[in-house]
Amino acid sequence: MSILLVEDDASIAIVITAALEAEGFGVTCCDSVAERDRLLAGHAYEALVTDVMLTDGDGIESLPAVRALHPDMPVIILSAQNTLDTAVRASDTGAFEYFPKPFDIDELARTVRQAVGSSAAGRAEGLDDGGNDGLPLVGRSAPMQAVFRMITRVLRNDLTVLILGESGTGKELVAEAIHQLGQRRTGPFVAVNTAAIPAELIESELFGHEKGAFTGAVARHIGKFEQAAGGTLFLDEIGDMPMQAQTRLLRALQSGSIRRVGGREEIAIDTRIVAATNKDLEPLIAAGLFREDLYYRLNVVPIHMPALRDRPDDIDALAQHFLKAAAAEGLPRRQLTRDASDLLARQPWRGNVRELKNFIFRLALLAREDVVDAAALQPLLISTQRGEEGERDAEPGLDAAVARWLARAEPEAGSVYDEALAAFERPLFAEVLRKTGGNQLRAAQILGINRNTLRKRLSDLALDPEGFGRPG
Ligand SMILES: Nc1ncnc2c1ncn2[C@@H]1O[C@H](COP(=O)(O)OP(=O)(O)OP(=O)(O)O)[C@@H](O)[C@H]1O
Repeated sequence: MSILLVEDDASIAIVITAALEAEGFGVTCCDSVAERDRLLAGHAYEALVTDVMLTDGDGIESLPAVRALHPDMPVIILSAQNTLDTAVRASDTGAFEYFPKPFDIDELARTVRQAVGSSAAGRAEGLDDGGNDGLPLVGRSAPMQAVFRMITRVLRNDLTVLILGESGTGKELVAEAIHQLGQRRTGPFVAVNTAAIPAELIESELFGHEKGAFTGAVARHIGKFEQAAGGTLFLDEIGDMPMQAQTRLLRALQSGSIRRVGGREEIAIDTRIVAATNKDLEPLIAAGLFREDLYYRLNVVPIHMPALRDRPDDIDALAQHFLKAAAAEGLPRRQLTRDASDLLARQPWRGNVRELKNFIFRLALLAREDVVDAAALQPLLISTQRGEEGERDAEPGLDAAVARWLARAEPEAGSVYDEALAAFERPLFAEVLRKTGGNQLRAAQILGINRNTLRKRLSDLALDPEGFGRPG
């Protein structure tokens, strides 16, 4: 069984050859596109393992010619240009697997064995034009490479994707990338924040209604499912969806069709579903706040977004990206010195990429010099951190917390009010429930609000009154 390895870095070639030989393969090695084509013209190999940047050309660009000659030969791509664009170009060639460098050599050997063992049928897909420059999903760290690989796996199918991760980690951006790069890219991308829609309106928002379906339904309304026909429906904050709406959504997904409120016609769903949540769904399921059956329906392909603090290697690239974006929006063009970048990489970024982005825009606006060093960065960071303390610390810090929420807000699609309200209500309700041992009636009396209002807010905030023990 022979493998053709195309790699112009001699030391990497030696390591890969040894690993593949240990797996029982014979390995022929070359270091250029021209040599590869000469070898392939005269011999059929079991698999091709190739680097992308070669001395005489791009190993991916010239793959269509190789595929034409050997359509069933698995191709495994190794790349040091770890961008989403490279991952997508690799997957567009129908490559069996894509390995960002540095990679685990044992995993590569295992993958080659699997590729050789697999039938050609699963890979016999057409070639695509590739070329998806300009996608703004920045990240070269290993955790982001894992995200890119997952994205490439869902581009040629309509499987339901569930994106999990803290707020601000880029879940919506990933959903957009899946849409833009996938087979439904010519259709619409419709995003719905399911938590922001009141329970009584959700059915009409998602599924639409007919004229006269209820008081106020003065005209037919086409819901999000239908608006997204031919494209992708992004259901954001799915963990905050009210129970009743969860049931309706599940029914639609199970039957593959919807009915407008007040309508008779069953309308087939023709949209890919991508859902996202920043909540840990399993405890919500355990607490009876999220339907387990809906979870399984949505969680066909999970994509886990890493928190920014778990990929500090990406912080500098993101900061550079946002400095450019700020300049493109007319703010002064700033530069960060090495020590300033290092300082940024050491921050906790609890609000993840969103917080970093807003911080960089603020820096572009407020910095005194075009070249920003650590000393100039420090005061701006301190004001951000004060904001965080404020949020933890109640009154004296309340102003700072408000300033921080506003600083983090998206200019056009902000959710400051909801975020601030939740941040305030959560500790308040938790404390009152602790004091009343979980008794909602007493808690509502102390708070001076209606018991049903309290129950609804607790459910929205995924706070389980049972968890606060017995009345004391
Ligand atoms: N990898 C990335 N590269 C470039 N920009 C990013 C990246 N990740 C996130 N962003 C930017 O950060 C901001 C927040 O991202 P996004 O809205 O996708 O996060 P989210 O996880 O959906 O947040 P939430 O859970 O609060 O809805 C957006 O402006 C987005 O463009």
